[in-house]
Amino acid sequence: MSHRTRIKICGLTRPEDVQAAVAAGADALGFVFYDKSPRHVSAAQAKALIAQIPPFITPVGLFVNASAEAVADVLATAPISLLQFHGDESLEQCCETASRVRRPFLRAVRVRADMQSADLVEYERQYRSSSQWFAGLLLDAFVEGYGGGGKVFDWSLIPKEIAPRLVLSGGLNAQNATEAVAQVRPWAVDVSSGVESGKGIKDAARIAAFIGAVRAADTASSH
Ligand SMILES: O=C(O)c1ccccc1NCC(=O)[C@H](O)[C@H](O)COP(=O)(O)O
Repeated sequence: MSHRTRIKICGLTRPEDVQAAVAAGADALGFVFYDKSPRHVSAAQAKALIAQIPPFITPVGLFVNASAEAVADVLATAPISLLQFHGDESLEQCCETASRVRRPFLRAVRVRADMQSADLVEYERQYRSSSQWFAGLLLDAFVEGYGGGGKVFDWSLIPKEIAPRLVLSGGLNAQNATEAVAQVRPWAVDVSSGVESGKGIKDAARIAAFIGAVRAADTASSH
């Protein structure tokens, strides 16, 4: 049975970019509620952008070290379906916030050079056993500014046993996506910089090319 790698396009700030991502076949769209990011949107801006999203495409809210109250405030305005914690949040903070707002969450892991495969297996086990709201790990490169850095990390670190449940992120683009999917076989991939013409400005052709590259890997693996 062939696997369709899910695709998240992150850091959307403009209506035309939401439309381009939806038209190209994205499965999830990420909205950054971290005010130091050049891709930051307010809850009201996200609400207007999300209003354009048809059913069965997941709006993801991205937070960095936000309090549970701040997350609840955003969700009181913007209809976010899935949380993504991308800062230094503890396991307890992630679980408490997700439980309070009653939303599933992705735990972003910024992969450091000294990290071992076994660390990722244990990390996933801890989160999965701690909360019914845990939806999975998103593996990203360790960059200044927490994320959106356009940097890849060493994919060979990713344990095969958890790859089918992971979101692979960090420096992906149309040129490396086919290789990334073929090597890692993740549940999903996530991209921000690699489909932009400028910070927060998505490029429709790059989005389509990225999704085409992921689909090429899916097709190759089904033969
Ligand atoms: O996108 C940002 O600006 C950002 C800022 C702070 C924390 C996380 C951020 N993005 C999170 C994402 O999920 C990005 O898609 C992920 O870091 C990959 O980014 P890129 O390497 O640019 O594809």
